Amino acid sequence: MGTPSVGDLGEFGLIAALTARLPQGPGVLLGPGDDAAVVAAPDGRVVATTDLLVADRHFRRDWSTPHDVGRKAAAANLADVAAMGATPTALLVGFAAPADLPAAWAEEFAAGLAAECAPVGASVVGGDVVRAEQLLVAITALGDLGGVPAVTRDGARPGDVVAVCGTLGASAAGLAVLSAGVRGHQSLVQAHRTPTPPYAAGPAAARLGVHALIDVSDGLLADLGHVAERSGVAVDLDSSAFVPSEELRAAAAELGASATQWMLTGGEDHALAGCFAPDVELPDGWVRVGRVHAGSGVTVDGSVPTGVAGWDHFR
Ligand SMILES: Nc1ncnc2c1ncn2[C@@H]1O[C@H](COP(=O)(O)OP(=O)(O)O)[C@@H](O)[C@H]1O
Ligand SMILES: Cc1ncc(C[n+]2csc(CCOP(=O)(O)OP(=O)(O)O)c2C)c(N)n1
Ligand SMILES: [Mg+2]
Ligand SMILES: [Mg+2]
Ligand SMILES: [Mg+2]
Repeated sequence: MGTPSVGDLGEFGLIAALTARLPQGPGVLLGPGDDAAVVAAPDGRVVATTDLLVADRHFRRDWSTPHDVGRKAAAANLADVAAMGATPTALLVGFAAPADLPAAWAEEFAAGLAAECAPVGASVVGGDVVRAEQLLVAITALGDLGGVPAVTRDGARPGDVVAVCGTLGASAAGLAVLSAGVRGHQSLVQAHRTPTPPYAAGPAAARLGVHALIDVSDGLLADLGHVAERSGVAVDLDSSAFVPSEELRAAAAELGASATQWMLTGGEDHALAGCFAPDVELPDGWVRVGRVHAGSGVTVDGSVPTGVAGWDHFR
């Protein structure tokens, strides 16, 4: 017999293989193995969010290792918790796979989840495994607000400063590099495989009273569009704030693409975008990119951008 598949392990063997690799922190009162987990909710409120990742839509097995996919699946969910101003506490992991998937793939995926969760102190407290034609990961993340109000998308006010913390455009550039099949640009490719959201910046901004927060999953223009719509305001971005890195410019030049466009419309970096009162000193790591005005929609230097604002699964 060669290397075992998840079918060889069986459902409970697979669960055991996964849970052996998953983190259990001090906030977990009862972990995987019963009908549900019990997680402490120190301030009486629980933030909850879910995002799915589907093979060939969110990742490709020939482009990313299972460890990368585990990290990215965790990151996409942990970033939504941070975008509420909360600290992630626990993840629940739905895992659907064909029976001939190597068991090692599932185990390395679990190790990737653990690697992304450990630094933020989040535990994996349960999940589900089923057989399916296509690999699919469905994660639910829970978070603790630590006594601050949740930071919603609807709190932006005219006069606010719009700022971003984290990377913009690197994931889109890495995806373009992989799609074109060109060599090099490894830091961009790695940014696509394993985004690095600034998790701690969410709760830190919440403690400073940030008016609105969102993580950039679909593209900055698209995601700030949600903030503008929900807040009943207009957002105007300052093009001079979008200075591409040398590596972003090099990839754009090689591929005949626009580095600025990647920064404005590329998703999956999970940077945080926030709207701060004008008198607040921006915390370290935040870069001012624009202003909130009365009105509606998102503009750049006062003009409505052409083309798509970001990713849409059904467009
Ligand atoms: N199938 C669904 N049922 C209920 N709510 C949903 C569903 N899909 C998305 N939503 C909600 O719609 C909002 C926008 O979803 P989405 O764009 O996926 O958010 P995000 O980009 O932050 O992950 C979220 O509050 C999400 O919970
Ligand atoms: C193979 C492959 N093709 C395309 C993409 C690009 N892509 C897929 S989903 C997505 C947007 C973010 O995913 P979504 O499920 O919309 O997350 P959410 O906004 O709900 O957090 C992007 C840019 C990719 N990651 N992998
Ligand atoms: Mg989502
Ligand atoms: Mg989000
Ligand atoms: Mg999301």
